[in-house]
Amino acid sequence: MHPSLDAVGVTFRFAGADAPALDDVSLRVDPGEYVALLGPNGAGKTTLIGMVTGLRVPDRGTVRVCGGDPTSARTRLRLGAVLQDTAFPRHLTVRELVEGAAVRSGVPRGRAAGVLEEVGLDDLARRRSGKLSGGQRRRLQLARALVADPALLVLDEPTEGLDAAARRDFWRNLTARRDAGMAVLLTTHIVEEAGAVADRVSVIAGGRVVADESPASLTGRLADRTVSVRTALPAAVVRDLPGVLRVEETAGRLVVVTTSPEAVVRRVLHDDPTAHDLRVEAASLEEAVMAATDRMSA
Ligand SMILES: Nc1ncnc2c1ncn2[C@@H]1O[C@H](COP(=O)(O)OP(=O)(O)OP(=O)(O)O)[C@@H](O)[C@H]1O
Repeated sequence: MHPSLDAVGVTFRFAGADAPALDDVSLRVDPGEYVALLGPNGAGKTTLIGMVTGLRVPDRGTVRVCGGDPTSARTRLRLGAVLQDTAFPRHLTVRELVEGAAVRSGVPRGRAAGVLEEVGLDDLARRRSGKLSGGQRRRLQLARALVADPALLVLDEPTEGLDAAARRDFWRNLTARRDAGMAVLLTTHIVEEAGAVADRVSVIAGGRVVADESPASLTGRLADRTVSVRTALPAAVVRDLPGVLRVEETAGRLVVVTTSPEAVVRRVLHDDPTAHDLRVEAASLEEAVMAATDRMSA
C-alpha cells in the first residue's frame, strides 16, 4: 500500500526570496497515522501544505499523495483539507454547502446527512453559513473535507480560536476516522495539543526538518527535569548541586530545573524531613520543540 503522503527532498523558493522557504524537506505519513507539523512563524509549514494540496509545485523533489500527483484532479479526490481563511457564501445553508462539496467530489449528495451528524452539525443543517460561530464554521469546514471519505486529511491550524472544549470536540470527531485508517497531517501552534493527538511530530525551522519522531521520544531527548517540592528550604541549598540549571522559589515551593533530579530530591529530603508534595516532571513538548529549533539556529 502507498503511503498516504510521501514528500521527498522538497525544495521551493518564492520568486525574489533570498533563501528557500523549503530546503530538502522529506516527510512521510502512513495510513492511520496522525502527524503534526510544528515550527516557528515563517518556518515553511504553510508552504509545504500548499505542495501537499497541489496548490504549489516544488522546484526540486517530489510530493505524492496515495502514490499520485497532488496536482491531478484524480489524486485530489483522495484528499480533504481544512485550510485557514476559508470563506463560504453567506446565504447558503450548512447542508447545501456540504452537499455541494459532495457533488464536486463525485459522491452522492445523500452522504451530507451522515457527515453533519458525525461533526455535530445536524441540528444546524438549515442555518445559513453567515450565521455560524467560529467553532461551528470550523466544523462545517471539517464536514466538507470529510464528505468524500479522504485517505489523507490536511488541517492547517484547525483549532485556532477555539476554546478548550471545542478543541476537544474537534478531535473527538476524528477518532472513528482514524480507526478506519484515515491519515492526518496538521499544523498547529498549540504544541501540547499536537502532543496529545499526534503519533509523530515533524519540526520545521528555516525551511528544514530538524526533528521527526514521536512526541515522547522528542521530549525524552531533553535531559531537563523539573523537581517541584513544598519546603521551607532556601533556594541557595540546591543552587550549587550538580546538574541544576535554574531555581525558583515561590510561596513555600521550590521549583528546580535540573539534569540530575536525584541529587536535588536527596538533598531536599535530607535537609528538610517535612518537605512534601514532591513532583518530578519531564520537559514539556513545547520545551523540546524549542530546543530542537534552537539547535538548528545555533
Ligand atoms: N507568497 C509569498 N511570497 C514570498 N514569500 C513568501 C510567501 N509566502 C510565504 N513566504 C515566505 O516563505 C517562508 C515560509 O512561510 P510559511 O507561510 O510557509 O511559514 P509558516 O511556517 O506557515 O508560518 P506561520 O506559522 O507564521 O503560518 C517565510 O519566510 C515567508 O515569509
